Amino acid sequence: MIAPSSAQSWLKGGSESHLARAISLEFRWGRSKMMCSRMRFRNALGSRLFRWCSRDKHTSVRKLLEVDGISERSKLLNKVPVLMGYSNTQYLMEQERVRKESATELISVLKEIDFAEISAKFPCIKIGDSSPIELYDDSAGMECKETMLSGNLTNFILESGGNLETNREFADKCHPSVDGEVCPELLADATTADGNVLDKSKRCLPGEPAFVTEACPESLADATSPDNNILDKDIRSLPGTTSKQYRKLEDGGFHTIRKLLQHFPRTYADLQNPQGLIEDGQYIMFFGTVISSKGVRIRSTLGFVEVVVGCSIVEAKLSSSDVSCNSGAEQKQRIHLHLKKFFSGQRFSSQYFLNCISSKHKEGDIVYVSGKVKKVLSSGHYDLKEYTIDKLEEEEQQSTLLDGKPYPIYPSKAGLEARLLGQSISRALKMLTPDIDPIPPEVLTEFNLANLFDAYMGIHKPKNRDEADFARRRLIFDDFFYLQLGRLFQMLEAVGTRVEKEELLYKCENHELNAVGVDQWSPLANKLLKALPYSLTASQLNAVKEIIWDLRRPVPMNRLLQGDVGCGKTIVAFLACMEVVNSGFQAAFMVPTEILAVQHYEHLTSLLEKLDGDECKPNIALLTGSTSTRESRIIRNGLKTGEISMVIGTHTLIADKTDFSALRISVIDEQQRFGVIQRGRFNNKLYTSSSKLSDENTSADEASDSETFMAPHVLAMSATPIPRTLALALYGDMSLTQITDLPPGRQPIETLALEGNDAGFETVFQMMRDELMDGGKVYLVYPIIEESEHLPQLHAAKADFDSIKQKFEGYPCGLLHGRMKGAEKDEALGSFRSGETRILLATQVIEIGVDVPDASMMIVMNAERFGMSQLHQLRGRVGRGGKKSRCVFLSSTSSTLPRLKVLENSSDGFHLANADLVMRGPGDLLGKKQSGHLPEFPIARLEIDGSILQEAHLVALKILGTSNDLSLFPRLKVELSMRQPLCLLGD
Ligand SMILES: Nc1ncnc2c1ncn2[C@@H]1O[C@H](COP(=O)(O)OP(=O)(O)OP(=O)(O)O)[C@@H](O)[C@H]1O
Repeated sequence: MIAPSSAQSWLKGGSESHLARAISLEFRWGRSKMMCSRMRFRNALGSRLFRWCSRDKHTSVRKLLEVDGISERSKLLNKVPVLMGYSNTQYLMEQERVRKESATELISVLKEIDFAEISAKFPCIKIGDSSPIELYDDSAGMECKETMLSGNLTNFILESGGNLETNREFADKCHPSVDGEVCPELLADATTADGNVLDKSKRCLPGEPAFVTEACPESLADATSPDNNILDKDIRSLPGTTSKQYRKLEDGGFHTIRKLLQHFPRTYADLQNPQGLIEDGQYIMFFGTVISSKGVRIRSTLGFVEVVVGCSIVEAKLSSSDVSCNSGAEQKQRIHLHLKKFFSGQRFSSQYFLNCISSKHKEGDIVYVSGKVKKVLSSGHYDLKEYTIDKLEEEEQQSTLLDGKPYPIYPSKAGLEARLLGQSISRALKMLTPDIDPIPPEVLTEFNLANLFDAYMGIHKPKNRDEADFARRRLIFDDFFYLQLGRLFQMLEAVGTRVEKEELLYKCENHELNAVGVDQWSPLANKLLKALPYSLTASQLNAVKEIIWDLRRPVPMNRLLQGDVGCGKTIVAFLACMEVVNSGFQAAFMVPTEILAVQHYEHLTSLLEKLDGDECKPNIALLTGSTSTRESRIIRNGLKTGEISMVIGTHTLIADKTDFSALRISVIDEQQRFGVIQRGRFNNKLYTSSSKLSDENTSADEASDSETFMAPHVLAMSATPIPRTLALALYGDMSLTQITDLPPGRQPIETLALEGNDAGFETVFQMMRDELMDGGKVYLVYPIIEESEHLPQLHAAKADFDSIKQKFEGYPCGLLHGRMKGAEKDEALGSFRSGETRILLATQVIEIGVDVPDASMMIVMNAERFGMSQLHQLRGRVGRGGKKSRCVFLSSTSSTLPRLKVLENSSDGFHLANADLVMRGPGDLLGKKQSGHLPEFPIARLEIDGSILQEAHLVALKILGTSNDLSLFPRLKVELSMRQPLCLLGD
């Protein structure tokens, strides 16, 4: 125990360390048991502090002393250490304690550590006296590593001054939790390149020790090299950051360097200041130089700080005659921005406070300002009251401005200032080394991907937009790739039976062979193929081959078949069903509307009628809400007994009372129309191999003999590339097959967007007349069935029926809408299909799946009421045959025409879905929401990311094909273990 008298001598010494000791002592004593000697010590300390704090740089403490004397003891005691560079008094005390502890004390501290516990956390190292944890077969070479490791750890502790807190930090780094959790399974079975199990004593943990690399075999050293682990270093390893800033970053969720670097810019500012006139109220972003910054006290409770920023803007292009006096064709104008921030209240309007605030901006600082401008009287001067101002501190940031590079703008997070984020990211980038990439360089070259180092540099400090885009591509690739890799890896780990495991491994290893040739298809599928009046397109054929390959695996398929409207997905699904039916199993084909169910049923039965030989024709049934009770009962019974091999229907197929004897495949057409739960309900209809309908023709299911229960294969189909579908294909356990070509002979649909005024209608009716005279059939699509008082501008199908009939006398008209009975709908569509009616007035019931190949014209009334993807789907109802088709979108206002005009120029579903996204905002990929705000920096864009996803899937398969357990790619294995666990999406 130190006596107050001896403590007094520290104050006489006057050095900072003595003062620190005195403060920590005073803090520890507190107010309790106040003795005279302690009182004297306190007074002496107080006056010492007063003098010390009176120096200019400690004005705030001086102020505290002036105002409150030293009675505000705890405040003062906390303030002083902060000024001395410590976070608080406690921390200062800790430092002080550490300093004074001798080597003997340190050893005793070390003895107190539970080495066994730490060793257990780090099985590859041995610390202190604890016995090594023997997890590995080969102990050769362990000794030297143990010595070295324990030596290094001791050194670390000694260097850190024996600070236990630091040791804990070290332990946390080596055994990170939450973000950087090391997946034990991943590390547990690393094997060397030649297939031997690694000496686990050589196993290195990600996160820290550089020394491990010296002792590890090359491959593993590679995997855990410090460079590779920079990303997962604690945020506190970021240089040049104060403890307050560390805390702020941690509070914002930036616990590691990786987290920080993955905070991507939301957009890039154009370094060119705006051209031309600046409008009053315009939102601007400017670079400029601070001209002045001052605090003005208006009255005792009100003051403001004004920063004046001078900016150069390009005013206008000069005429050629003026160019002579100016070397460039542009004229620069100087403007002044007056950034004003008002402060009210006595405390915040003191001159002292206002000066403190204004002193943040120095004359000559290069700054980036954004905000709404307000013109003031003198020309070239603008006021900004709501603004952000960022100083470009780093040299290279300033050079960014001069070089014309894009300037990254970061989204704010957890109230962190954009400036702190930008600075921290710049510092983090400086820590990176070019060899941080765990993906083998060959793969990067093959798939034209940026190196990870370049990607981080490119996204945060791009030289130009292309570089940012290239970097972005790599970073999106990583997200997709590790998800795919993780999913496949987990599947490999998780599959139960030997057969399943082998099957899955086979799939991973032979990804390029995932297809079954036509000659190996079942006889029934082959017969159907031959009966078709056309030949399949190349991508239709590939799709069937791929699906049939999946059907022969004992693991349930979960595949999304995606292709643009009218590309011919239905026949692909029919062939898949026939493959299963041929093996004695059942198929269910679920569609969202009755019209579609009837159409598919008629289509398939007509195709089957053409098959040679009656004996192999499967028994097909149609089950919808309109099916009579008696008939439904018979069909359900047939499904239960196995008499019926295939059923086409609506939601009724997933009703509890619909039981199958041996359901092997469920096809879900227009899958986005069904919820995840509805789709999942097919999974409850498990089949057993014993319930197989017949044991003949088992060619498609040889592998299934060993199975007992299995959920049916699921083939979902969609023509709409909405983000949700893409997300499910990506994150959900779905594989993706795309049909990329259209059947031959299709002609592009001529599209026209017109305003629905008198002239517009006149043009359209004339076009209709021409079309009908030419033998065509016309759809008229309406947003509503009957007229509405509330929406008088909307055309209604029923209301228009008579007038259209009159106008087009001699051309029979039909009506089709959702309120009609099932039979009426069938009749209306049947008449139109057969040509009995030539004009069909319909609502959007025809939007999906309706297939009348010789329908050649469509007119959509009040087209602005439909989404872009919906209009694309509607338009897909024409142009399905060889006849040249036309589509007219009529808009009730001219303001909505530009959106419709996009359809005039594109028939690409992906492009349109993306255009829709840009105009309406993307759906929430993770939830139910299908529309939302559009992020300014769209990190995922449909038309690009679809292909990145495919590539990522391919690379993941390739990697796992080469090394099923990733032992040949130890760095990838470690990286995978450091990433967040997979999260599945759902409704
Ligand atoms: N390879 C082909 N050659 C010629 N015609 C084809 C081919 N494949 C399909 N068809 C025909 O193209 C039309 C559209 O096919 P299908 O209804 O299967 O398209 P889809 O992809 O389901 O479209 P939607 O998304 O609009 O429902 C049908 O009339 C079908 O018979």
